[in-house]
Amino acid sequence: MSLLALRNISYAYHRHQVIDNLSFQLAPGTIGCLLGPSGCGKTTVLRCIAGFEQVTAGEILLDGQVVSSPDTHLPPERRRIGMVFQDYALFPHLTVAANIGFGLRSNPKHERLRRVADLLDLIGLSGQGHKFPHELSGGQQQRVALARALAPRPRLLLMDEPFSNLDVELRERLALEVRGILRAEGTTVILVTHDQNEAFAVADEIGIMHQGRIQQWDSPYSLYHRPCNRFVADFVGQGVFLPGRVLNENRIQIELGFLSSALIAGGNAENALKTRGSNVSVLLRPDDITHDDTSPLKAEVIAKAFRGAEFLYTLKLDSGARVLSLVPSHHNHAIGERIGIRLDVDHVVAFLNEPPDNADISLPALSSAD
Ligand SMILES: Nc1ncnc2c1ncn2[C@@H]1O[C@H](COP(=O)(O)OP(=O)(O)OP(=O)(O)O)[C@@H](O)[C@H]1O
Repeated sequence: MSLLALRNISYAYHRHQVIDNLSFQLAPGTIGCLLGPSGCGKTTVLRCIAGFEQVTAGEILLDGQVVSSPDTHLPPERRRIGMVFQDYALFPHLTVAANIGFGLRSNPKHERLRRVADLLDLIGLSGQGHKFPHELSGGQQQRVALARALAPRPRLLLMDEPFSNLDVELRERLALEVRGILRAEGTTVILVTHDQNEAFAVADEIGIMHQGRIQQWDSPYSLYHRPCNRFVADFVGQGVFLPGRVLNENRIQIELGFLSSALIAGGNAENALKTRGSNVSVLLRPDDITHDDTSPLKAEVIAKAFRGAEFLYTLKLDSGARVLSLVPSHHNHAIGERIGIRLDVDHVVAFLNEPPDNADISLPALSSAD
């Protein structure tokens, strides 16, 4: 049975519909994430789960019990849900140990002390329980906030943008550490973020949200490699769409040549992929295009971003269409240079040909030999 289930919930602030018929469920011990652009309703979903808002339609179940529906509302303090926010919200006048033990005040002292010591150990702050929050770094404070939320063993932990006050480098490291801590505790979690690196580092399952709806609930790998629609394809990872024409169920022609890898239908493209001659949009990721000095296929470098180990090149094809390519950074080419490229595609995701957002490319007419 799922620990948390949201069934067709909706929510409106006054008349402004913010959550629209949204559903997902989470198995015990799973780290789930709501990922989406600012204003898509992520925090509102958390507030409904926590019990700060009552859904206007649908229901929320915890351990099989309805905790929220238009006619049921279990108050937040009776839901056994823990929370971690971006601003740590530690008590400044209490020591680290007292902060962590705050939710355990009614427990016997020896139990409380043991749990606090175990959590200090888990967050890598053993022996530092006597310090005050201002004596800790931002990352350490956030780990203390996490330990404080975990101390009473909540059945569900909600984390709202927990790393957004930290600098980028620390954010990635802490995200991985937090995943380790949550795993060690076996906690079921919903994380909310608009940062996909954070989502990928922490979550087992991610729901991509847009305009109050979940577009796709899936593993990070599937979201990247098998996006269900163009919004998800655009939002997760980088990539471009190139016009393509279907030759048969295993072959698509694009400006760069023929793609004969596994074809995956994005959105409603299934029929189009079965119909010879239909026009589609093919998703190409930066890792689908490799640099090869010996390739006869050339493209012009029009932008480059240094990533340390790699350059992310933006390349202009002869038609004017742009593609992205990740290239090891010892291949340092200048803007304006024409470099050799090769397709290195393991599978192809194709969508129905909505208004093409790359250059208008006319592909050569099909011949019976294609
Ligand atoms: N108390 C409120 N009263 C009225 N409208 C609100 C209120 N809180 C949020 N909204 C609106 O609801 C929508 C969703 O807000 P929400 O905070 O859930 O989005 P979010 O995805 O968490 O955004 P962000 O990533 O920027 O925090 C937004 O259009 C916002 O303006």
